[in-house]
Amino acid sequence: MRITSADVLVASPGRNFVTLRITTEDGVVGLGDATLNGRELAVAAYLSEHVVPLLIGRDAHRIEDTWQYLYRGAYWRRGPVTMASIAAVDTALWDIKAKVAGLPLYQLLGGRSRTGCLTYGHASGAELPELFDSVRAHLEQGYRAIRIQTGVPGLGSVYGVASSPNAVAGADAGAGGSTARYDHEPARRSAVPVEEQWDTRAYLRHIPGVFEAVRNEFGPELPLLHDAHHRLTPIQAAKLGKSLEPYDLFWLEDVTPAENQAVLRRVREHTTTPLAIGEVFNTIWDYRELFEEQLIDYVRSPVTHAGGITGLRRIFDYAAVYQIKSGVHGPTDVSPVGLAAAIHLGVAIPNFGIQEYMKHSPETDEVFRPGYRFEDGLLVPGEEPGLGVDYDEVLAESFPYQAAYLPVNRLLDGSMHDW
Ligand SMILES: O=C(O)[C@@H](O)[C@H](O)[C@H](O)CO
Ligand SMILES: [Mg+2]
Repeated sequence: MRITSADVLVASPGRNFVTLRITTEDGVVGLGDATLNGRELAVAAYLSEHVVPLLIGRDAHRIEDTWQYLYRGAYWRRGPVTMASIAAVDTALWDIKAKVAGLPLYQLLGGRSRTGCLTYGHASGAELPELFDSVRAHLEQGYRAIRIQTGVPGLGSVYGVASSPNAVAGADAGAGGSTARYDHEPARRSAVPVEEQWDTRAYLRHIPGVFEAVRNEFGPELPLLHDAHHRLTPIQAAKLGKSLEPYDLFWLEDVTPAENQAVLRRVREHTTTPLAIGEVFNTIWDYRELFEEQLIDYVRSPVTHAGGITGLRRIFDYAAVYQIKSGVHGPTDVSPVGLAAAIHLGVAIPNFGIQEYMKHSPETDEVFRPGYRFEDGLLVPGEEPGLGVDYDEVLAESFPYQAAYLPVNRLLDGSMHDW
């Protein structure tokens, strides 16, 4: 079954997305997500200039061979642009294979291991009352696990806090213009990135009290998560993990900028708070030390950035050897195509942990028409053949790409810091 066309679709229904649509000679259409937040056009160019011409005429059923052809064949391996491109091709080919089989994709991945994927939502507030309201709103929507992010005294806009009185001037309307209703959307439509401020000592002093207050208000059972967003040194990370132990976190995410995987040993020596890492990783190789030395508990890579279903399933199998579970990245910069792929994979794999879920805007869902449902805190795949996502290209064209960037971070003395 030959591939006859592949189209790179860039649109901004609420925020920017890059979607690959592959069509076969008998008219079967598959979709893949290639969105790389703030660097979207680099992936679009990689796909349209260097990958699409290689796809025409290939057998759409040869998923593994195409993966190897694009990975080994590029010579320049790994990296987010390459791996998001391969992910889009791989996901679209799985979508096609499942449609040809007449089955929802999870059936080709081994069938259901569970009803649906347990999700966590993003509660946030600059101050405690606002944070508590946000937690309550998430509980009312059915979420059974919640990420907690708050402002830090003395700092302005801080990572993870939805539009607030402290928001940086001009940055209070999110990429979709709907941040207040749709959680924290850090990408901003602007010609240059917004600048945020950071002070690690102020953060480390503040955050344990926030978790103490949340536990006092909401009790011991609710699974709570927190994202430190790559900002700490190993010893600061160890200190944070230790100070949060009384509050029994489900996980603490991205404590250090994990390019240097060995530093996680230091964190692990000091704390039993579970660790999640990997949203900026792209291959199985990036996890080798972390898995073999059992330095983390959850894998954060999404289908979109880790070489597709083929790449991520292999990472999960490797993780399972060490009792490490999935914790797939799912903010709104993963499109409904990428999220659907994660849900199909998540209901099938044995070592599922949790799925991040930040609801897409209505404009996004109108363009992508996803078949999955959010029910009782779970994401449940649809039963239609394939991924169950149906891209409305005509509607998408009414939402042209708009430059948008993730923020950058500076310490109070003006030096650049990890965001
Ligand atoms: O855990 C998360 O969802 C965040 O770290 C986001 O991926 C990041 O803000 C980029 O959108
Ligand atoms: Mg994160």
